[in-house]
Amino acid sequence: MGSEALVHVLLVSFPGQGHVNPLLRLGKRLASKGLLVTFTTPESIGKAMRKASNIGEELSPVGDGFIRFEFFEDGWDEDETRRQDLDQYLPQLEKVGKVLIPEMIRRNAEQGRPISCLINNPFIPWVSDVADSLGLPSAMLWVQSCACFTSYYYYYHGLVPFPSETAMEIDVQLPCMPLLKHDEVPSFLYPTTPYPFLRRAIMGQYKNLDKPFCILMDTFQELEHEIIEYMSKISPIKTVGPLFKNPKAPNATVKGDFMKADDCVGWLDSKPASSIVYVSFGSVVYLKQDQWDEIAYGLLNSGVNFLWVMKPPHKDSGYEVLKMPEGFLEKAGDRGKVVQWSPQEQVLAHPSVACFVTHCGWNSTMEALTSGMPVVAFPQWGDQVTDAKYLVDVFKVGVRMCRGEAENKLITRDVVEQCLREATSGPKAEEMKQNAKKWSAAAEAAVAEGGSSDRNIQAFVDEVKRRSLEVLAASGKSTANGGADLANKVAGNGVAELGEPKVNGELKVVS
Ligand SMILES: O=c1ccn([C@@H]2O[C@H](COP(=O)(O)OP(=O)(O)O)[C@@H](O)[C@H]2O)c(=O)[nH]1
Ligand SMILES: O=C(/C=C/c1ccccc1)O[C@@H]1O[C@H](CO)[C@@H](O)[C@H](O)[C@H]1O
Repeated sequence: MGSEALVHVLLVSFPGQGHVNPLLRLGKRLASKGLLVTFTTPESIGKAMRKASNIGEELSPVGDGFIRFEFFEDGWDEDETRRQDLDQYLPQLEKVGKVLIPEMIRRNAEQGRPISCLINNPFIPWVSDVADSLGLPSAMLWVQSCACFTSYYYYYHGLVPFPSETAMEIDVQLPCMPLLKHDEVPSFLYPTTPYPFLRRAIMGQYKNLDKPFCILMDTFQELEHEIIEYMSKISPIKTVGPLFKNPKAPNATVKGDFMKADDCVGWLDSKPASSIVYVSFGSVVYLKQDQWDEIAYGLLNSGVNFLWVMKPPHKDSGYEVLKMPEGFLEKAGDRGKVVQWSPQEQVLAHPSVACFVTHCGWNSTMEALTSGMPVVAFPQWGDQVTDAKYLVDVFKVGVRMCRGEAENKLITRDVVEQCLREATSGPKAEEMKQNAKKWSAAAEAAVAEGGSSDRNIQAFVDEVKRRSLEVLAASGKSTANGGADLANKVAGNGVAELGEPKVNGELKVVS
């Protein structure tokens, strides 16, 4: 039995796997440094997380602190199909979240766990408005590279010309960055993007950029040294990555997968060292059937072993279910394994895996670099096209297989085969492996005790603790009833009425 008063932070996540993973990893890092962390996202995803990742009601101890989950309803029926349309879903989340997050904050205060800070990821910039309205400090976790952060920053402030309807193919030069060709700029900024609602969401975050007192970034100083130094003079950036690597709390302890991973480690174990190509396009990208077929034949013709993630589309996505070409699985035999979802962390760390064919989402990019894994870059949209540029030309750990969805070009089986051969054997493969190993060592050092990211996390935790005292002092209350005071403030916002405080600021933990 133990009893402690811990500073409490609330993490609010956009309901996407590529957003939940880094925010939850941040949560574990903060908990390991002695904070109480509550993680929230809509219940529709909470349901999937509970089922796939054994998330329960209880507090999970992580290092010196704890993490817990509390989900919120998004106001739509369970089977509502509009969740798949972000143009409609993002405004719905904002409308509901602006009411339910303050209620959650009030409830926690009433229960003796006053919240001292809110942290969100991009796409839900209204979280900093909620924090502001309650007089609470907030921070934002940027879940992409600093290079992408800079691109959006320069676009938002109109500091340099970007591709536009009248000049579609202009290249973009930003300070401390390589020249980005027109199709290497984050593609949500193209005038022709099919995802204008995501550009709007990200621009909403930039409009609110003066609200968070800190912008945490899932990257590390040694990886994007110059641009981080440059942008740190403009924005309150703190690099805390790779969040994927947590020396104090291995990822297996608390996970946020939406789907249970298929068992494939035994199969990986059965194969020779560096003989397998791992293929995954993340949680959102969905390829067309003809492209899928070309990749399948490229894998077959290259003679490599392969583990391929074939995630089924969401039933309301409108995507047709992809099929493997006729006879493909028989021809591949035990050379290949197809799964619906993989334990990617374990796969990338496995000695049998030689390279990763990836869509270059930022999480996959950081996970590959941190695991010392060379890549074949198959970007589609958003930050992926910029990440591919960096993986190939700057970090020098990758072979480029395509330039992105906007190119609208079928990548043939011959190109696939050629890229796989280049990435798995010969001098280029060896050079990429050596470079990847260097990044992996640098990543380990950044998160190790006293490393650049570890120091930044510690400084952030210290600042949250300092500000939590300020929040309580500003309310004129002692820590003992500060929670109830915050609850009254939420009620004062017109969200809910509150009776007499029943609790003190002490958190009781059963261990
Ligand atoms: O089979 C899979 C595919 C992906 N992931 C994880 O899902 C996240 C995907 O994020 P990313 O930014 O790479 O791409 P997104 O899915 O957001 O496009 C990463 O943390 C991966 O490790 C996984 O665990 N198993
Ligand atoms: O999660 C998303 C985007 C989801 C989406 C896009 C279009 C229509 C519906 C849903 O983006 C991923 O986020 C990662 C972190 O920002 C990023 O690195 C990946 O490239 C994105 O795929």
